[in-house]
Amino acid sequence: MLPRFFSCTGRSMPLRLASRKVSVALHCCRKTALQYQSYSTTTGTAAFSIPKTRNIGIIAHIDAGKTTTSERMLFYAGVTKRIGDIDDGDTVMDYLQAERERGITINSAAITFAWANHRINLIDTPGHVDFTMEVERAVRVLDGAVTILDGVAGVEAQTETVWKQASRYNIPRIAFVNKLDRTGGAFGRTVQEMWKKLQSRPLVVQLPWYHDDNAELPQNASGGRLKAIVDLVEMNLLTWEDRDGMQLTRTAFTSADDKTYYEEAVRGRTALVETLAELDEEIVDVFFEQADGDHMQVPAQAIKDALRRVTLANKAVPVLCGAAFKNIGVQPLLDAVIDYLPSPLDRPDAIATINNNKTQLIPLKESANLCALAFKVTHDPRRGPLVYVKVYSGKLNHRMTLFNTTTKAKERVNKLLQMYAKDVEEIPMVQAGNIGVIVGLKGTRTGDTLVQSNDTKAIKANLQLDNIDIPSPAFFSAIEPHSVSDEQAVEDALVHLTREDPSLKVWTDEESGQRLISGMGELHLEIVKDRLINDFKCKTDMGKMRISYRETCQGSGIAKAEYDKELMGKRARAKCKVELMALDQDSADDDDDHWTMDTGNRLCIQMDGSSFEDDNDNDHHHHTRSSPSGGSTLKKEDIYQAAHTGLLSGLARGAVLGFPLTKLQVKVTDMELFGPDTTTGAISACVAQGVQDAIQQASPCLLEPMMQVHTEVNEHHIGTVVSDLSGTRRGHVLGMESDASTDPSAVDNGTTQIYAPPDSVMVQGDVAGYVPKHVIKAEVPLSSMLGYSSALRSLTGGSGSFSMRVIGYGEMSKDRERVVVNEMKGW
Ligand SMILES: Nc1nc2c(ncn2[C@@H]2O[C@H](COP(=O)(O)OP(=O)(O)OP(=O)(O)O)[C@@H](O)[C@H]2O)c(=O)[nH]1
Repeated sequence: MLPRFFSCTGRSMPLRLASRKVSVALHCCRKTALQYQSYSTTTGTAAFSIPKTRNIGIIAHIDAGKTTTSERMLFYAGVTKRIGDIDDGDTVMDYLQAERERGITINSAAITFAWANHRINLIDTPGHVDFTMEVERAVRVLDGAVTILDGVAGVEAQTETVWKQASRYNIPRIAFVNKLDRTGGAFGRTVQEMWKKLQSRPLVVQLPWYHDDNAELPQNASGGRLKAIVDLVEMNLLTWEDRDGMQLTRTAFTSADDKTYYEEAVRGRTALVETLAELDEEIVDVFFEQADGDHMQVPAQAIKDALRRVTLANKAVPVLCGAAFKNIGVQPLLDAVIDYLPSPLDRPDAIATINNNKTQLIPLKESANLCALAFKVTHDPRRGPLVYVKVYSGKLNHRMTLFNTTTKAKERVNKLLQMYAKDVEEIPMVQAGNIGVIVGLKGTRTGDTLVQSNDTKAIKANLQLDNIDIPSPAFFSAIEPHSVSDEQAVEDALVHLTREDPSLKVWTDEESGQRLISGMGELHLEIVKDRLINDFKCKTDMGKMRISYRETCQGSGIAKAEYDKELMGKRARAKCKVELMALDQDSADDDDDHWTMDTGNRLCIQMDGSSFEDDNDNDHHHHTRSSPSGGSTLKKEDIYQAAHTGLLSGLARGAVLGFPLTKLQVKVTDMELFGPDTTTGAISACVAQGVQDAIQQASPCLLEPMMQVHTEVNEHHIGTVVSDLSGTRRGHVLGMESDASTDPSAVDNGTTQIYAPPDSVMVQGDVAGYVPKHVIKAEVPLSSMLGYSSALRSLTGGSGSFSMRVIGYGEMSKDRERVVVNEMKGW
């Protein structure tokens, strides 16, 4: 195979070296132990300065090996005394009972440890689609991320989702191709997929070294055995001889070790220097001035510096490899976290909103006022709620009084903690850029902003760090305490759970009086049930998991509503007219009325023939009396607000099954008020009644949540999976994307070439069993996606994977609607 050198057509090529003779003089045949590494530390990480801090997360597809890798990290860092095993259910990171039972990560656990004289705050994140919000919450406080890829499965559907999340927050990343000990493990192919599917620029900094002279080592696809790792930066061979992988030995890698591999390593280093030179000016100077134009002579430190610069600038992603389960590759991964991922000082300032619409930057300064984000709340049976915070500016002291600008409440810090999985250390202070845990906050929830209680400027301006948009929950279920005496305990537990996880919503159904809880997916609610019973020891059941439908109207309706009631001896009166129609392109009239979008509906409140907004600019400041006919003692903005509340409450319960209404255009007109008899309550009730009456006339119907589904399958399974999606599951298949090629040398998009080592060289023979993958893209009703994971497993013999997200609500046939109504009403 010819060496593949790198050109970049379309821009000047910084290094024209394809024809140069590659010098191998730097690393000659001498084989010496260059470095023997084993860092050990326990506590005391608070002493590290901010430039020596790394707030990192591990993001990946479910089962890629996040937990296995983090467990090894903790072991090598000296935090744990033995390696936890997911398969035995005794890991440190997955500490909730539900997590241990299922062998998956549910809550991201933040944990601090020291490595190479640095503090690493590691946040483990879940890979299951139901916990996308959990990943999102973790990702926004990260400064950098390690993406773990399964070297057998490659880049999977959910990897793309979490990758996009990290891209949205511009998080610099390094990648670790794991499970290379397994049959079918293919490093080169995975690197290609990173480029093709994730649109990233992978920079290979290590190669897996397969060798078959040691029967003790695990066997891979074609009989090769993962023996060691070749470090292309240092041109070293990394080996782990002992059972638990504690002892890493680095020796100079030479052609005497293995000629073919050595040649590939030279190609890899050449490609690395070439690509860096394309992305970074400084390395070009080093190349010519210090290395005499020889790729192999470029000092390792210069390559590391350039790798750090391009990673921080999000121009490329260093790619490492190994097999965490076999204790191969984890220490170099930790070194790469320190070398290539940013400290908080390398990150752009955090963004906050002030006065509800202006943007303000929060520079990372210890001398500034405190500004912190509560990114996670957990319930500790002994200590009470633990609030994980990232401090963006200032210093958080123990015993400080805080102000929560989201809940508008004062909060007092009792203690500050640094978490080491289950162990904790009490600390006096958390400085800007660092992560800590507050004990003692009464009402702070995940996503809230905290400032000092004496920072009147921030409090007045309502300073809020950007929060996360929570998509509407897709599933709900009834909570059924065993007896009346169990109700309070269940309520208390629900308060804790919703504080921890804002994507859970609890409410009471007006008609049945039942307590209901909604969440993002089936597993999400199953975990809630588990936690109610096991963690909170509640005596409760949960009803059948149901889908959160929506309602809308197909026609239009006009209703005149009059509210006239006596409440506690006082008359309450109001009149109005409500016009309602389906919201489609035609109904979006362009008159002068002031329309606003709320809950997926277009709303307008017309007051005295002109829109409120038109008058409002003048009235807001002068508090003049209202203009709707009849007059009132109320301020105009209060009347508007009351009518708006009425609109929302009228649209909260549909006529078919009581689900919220969406995709409607609703206008309130002809408001009639009756002096002191008209209260805000009367206005709200009157408008809500008008909306409900209008809905009855407008052919109400159900809408169902629609999912965008990406299913990844091998060629042999395309037919079965497509017919399942479009037939049984009532989906609409939109198209299909295929792996462009399995040939590494073909990775070229016309302007950029990517180095991906040929897997044939890596494993000394063909990579057995690789079948190109195809992504089927479809839109499918959520109700048809229930149990899809196991169905797909049996359709594809376990090789298929999928990701899905809600894209909106779609109409359903009358027959289908009848089935759903009957099912919901228990007929
Ligand atoms: N052969 C092999 N198996 C591995 C390796 N890494 C992880 N595994 C296995 O893969 C499975 C999943 O590993 P986890 O570490 O739980 O994966 P995860 O990404 O944390 O999964 P979630 O927490 O559910 O998202 C377990 O059975 C591990 O033992 C590896 O390097 N080689």
